Amino acid sequence: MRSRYHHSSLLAAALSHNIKHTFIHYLCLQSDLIYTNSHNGEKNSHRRTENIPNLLIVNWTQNEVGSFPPGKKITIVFVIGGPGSGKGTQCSMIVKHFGFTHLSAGDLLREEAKSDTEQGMMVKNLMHEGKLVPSELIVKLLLKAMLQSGNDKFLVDGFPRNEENRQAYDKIIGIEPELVLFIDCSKEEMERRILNRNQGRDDDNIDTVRRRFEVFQESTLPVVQHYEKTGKLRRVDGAKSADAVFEDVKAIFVQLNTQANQVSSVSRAQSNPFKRFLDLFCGCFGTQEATN
Ligand SMILES: Nc1ncnc2c1ncn2[C@@H]1O[C@H](COP(=O)(O)OP(=O)(O)O)[C@@H](O)[C@H]1O
Ligand SMILES: O=c1ccn([C@@H]2O[C@H](COP(=O)(O)OP(=O)(O)O)[C@@H](O)[C@H]2O)c(=O)[nH]1
Repeated sequence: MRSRYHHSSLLAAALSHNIKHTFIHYLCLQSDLIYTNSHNGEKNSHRRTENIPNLLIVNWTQNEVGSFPPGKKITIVFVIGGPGSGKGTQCSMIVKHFGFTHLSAGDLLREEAKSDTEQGMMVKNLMHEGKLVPSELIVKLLLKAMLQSGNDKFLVDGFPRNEENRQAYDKIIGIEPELVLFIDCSKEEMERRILNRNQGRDDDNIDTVRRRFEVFQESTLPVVQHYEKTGKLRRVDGAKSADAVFEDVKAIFVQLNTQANQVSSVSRAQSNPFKRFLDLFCGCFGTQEATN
């Protein structure tokens, strides 16, 4: 068991390292396990005691994860909804019609939970309790999966789950989502679906489901409200049949495609020197529309 002193010195070491090329984040703990990953690769986890501050330091070098090539257009859509609202079901249908790569935050974490490491154990415990994992961990997993896919269009399913997730995403990935699809469904219907889902999920039991509903209510709904304010939110009624929900979802993605095509034809035209010259020339004579 490490002392408070150990964590203070780790914090000091991490801060001095930050000046060069390391992300350092302080995360509020959501379980009894404290997890530290120091910059020299040492990994430790500790049971929380009164001696250990309620802080978690996760320390990653940029090289460990990588980044998108500068200037590459990346399209990101977040898909949010309560547990069992139909996020995964709709994402599979979107993938078939619109060529996105589907990244399920929950699936990435379930993979992580299988690994026989302290990090895997931490993820497994948190998911079993229906709690959220540290933000930087899930953002890092998402970025890694995005880079590995080679695609430039991503559906991020089940993320962000709270304000801290959203801020960590902004800090680490920083690509504004094109839109945020919110699948709205009643608690009773979601509960019914989860308890009939039969995917052998460790967290699909009534106690964990109730805890997940609380997390959704307390932490995820404020994120929904945030995107409503920014005009990015697209709400669909998730209580209908899966096909009927997809009709509404499809309309949203058709509109997104149309907007993207318009933007790319404008930028193609702007990068054409002859067209620019013609626009300028016609503009001088008040015949701007002639070239459109
Ligand atoms: N619109 C729907 N109507 C009825 N059942 C649905 C609908 N959408 C999904 N389901 C079923 O409900 C369960 C939960 O759906 P899922 O897509 O896994 O939800 P989430 O990814 O939001 O947890 C699955 O068994 C799925 O087949
Ligand atoms: O960004 C995320 C996404 C998921 N989870 C964890 O993964 C579990 C399952 O999430 P998933 O999206 O697979 O299922 P849902 O609860 O939406 O059915 C959640 O309860 C959390 O413990 C998390 O911590 N952060």
